[in-house]
Amino acid sequence: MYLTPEEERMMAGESGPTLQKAMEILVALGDIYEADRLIPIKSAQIAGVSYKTMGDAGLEWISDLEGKVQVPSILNPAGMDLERWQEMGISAEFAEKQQEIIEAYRNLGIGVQCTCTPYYLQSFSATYGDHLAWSESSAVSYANSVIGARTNREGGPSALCAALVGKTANYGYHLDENRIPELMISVDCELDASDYAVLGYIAGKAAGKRVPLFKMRSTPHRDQLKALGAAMAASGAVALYHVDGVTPETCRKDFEPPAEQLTIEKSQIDEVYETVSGDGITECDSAAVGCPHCSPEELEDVAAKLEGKVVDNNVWIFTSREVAVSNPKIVESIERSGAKVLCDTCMVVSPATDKFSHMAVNSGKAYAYLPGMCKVAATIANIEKCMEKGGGAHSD
Ligand SMILES: C[C@@](O)(CCOP(=O)(O)O)CC(=O)O
Ligand code: SF4
Repeated sequence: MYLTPEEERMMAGESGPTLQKAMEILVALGDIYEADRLIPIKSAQIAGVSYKTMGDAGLEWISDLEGKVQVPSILNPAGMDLERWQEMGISAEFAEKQQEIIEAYRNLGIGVQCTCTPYYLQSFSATYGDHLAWSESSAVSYANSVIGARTNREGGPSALCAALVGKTANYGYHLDENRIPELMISVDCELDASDYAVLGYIAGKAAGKRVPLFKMRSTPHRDQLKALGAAMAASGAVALYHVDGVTPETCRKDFEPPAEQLTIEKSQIDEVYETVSGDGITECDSAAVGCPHCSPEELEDVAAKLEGKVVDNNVWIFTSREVAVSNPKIVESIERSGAKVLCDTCMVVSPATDKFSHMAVNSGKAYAYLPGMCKVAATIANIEKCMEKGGGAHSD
């Protein structure tokens, strides 16, 4: 891979050991994937934040780094709401370690917004054609597919290295030839709400790591595209998809229809709604919404569904701190029911979820991950049913 003289000097350690290590990692990845050079990035989104997934080894690694990130960079969800962790039942020992991780990242100049939906933040925009180094798989899918920006699914460490250098290796989804659809998926019914999450769960399994092109009867809006992409990245490894006439690259380019085609039918979607993932012998004892983190519109929808209701079980609604702080009335309205709006974390990366046995979710991604990552069974349903089945919501 070609390196500029300045990059060569960094590699040789002239800018200190952290940048030397960061360059070594970027160049090693570039060599594996046959990148021609490094390219500048607009921003980084860095996974590897929850102490639950990082452990002491991860904490030690980031604590040893020095210097400052070169581009706007933010974090993925942590293992707890950084302010209301006690209400989640998080131990003081975990909270202390989690704060140490956050401080280590802060010292590197990384913004302490812990969210997988950085594209909802006012100060963190990404636009069509931007090169990025994002790591959370649903954020990667959204950036590539819905925004039309370009990022590989970076690992936490490689996103951090890219942030420190301000560049990433030019391979994978940064290149036009890897953005061409490889599989056509026709959807044989009208879809609404959580149907897109279920569709993603089914389509991800079929697509694996290929780039699907959807033909749909209904027109998904941005939050439905988010749910679709998140699920496909979890049940499969889809980092980029297109929806004919909806996502930006299909409107700007003339893609050849892929030779391989499949159809997804209503009956397949209904089957997922009826199937518990994991060992779901018990009734639902909790509900969670916000995987990926809720947009303001999704919070409003939850508030409308809980209007005049109270919940008997734990109901957790996850969003970024910025979205929660900018929408205090909606948050207040949700919390009047007894549900909690939690920030900086989620049901998958927080150890607080482990105390439940069966969670109702509206997310195909949470449905796929809860049994494996939290040993919690999951039922997937629309928000209203999640509130009733999982949250025990009833009239006030
Ligand atoms: C659960 C997930 O959404 C985020 C967890 O990653 P981490 O704890 O930030 O390394 C994984 C992913 O799909 O990127
Ligand atoms: S809310 Fe979902 S998409 Fe976001 S970090 Fe957690 S598991 Fe990933």
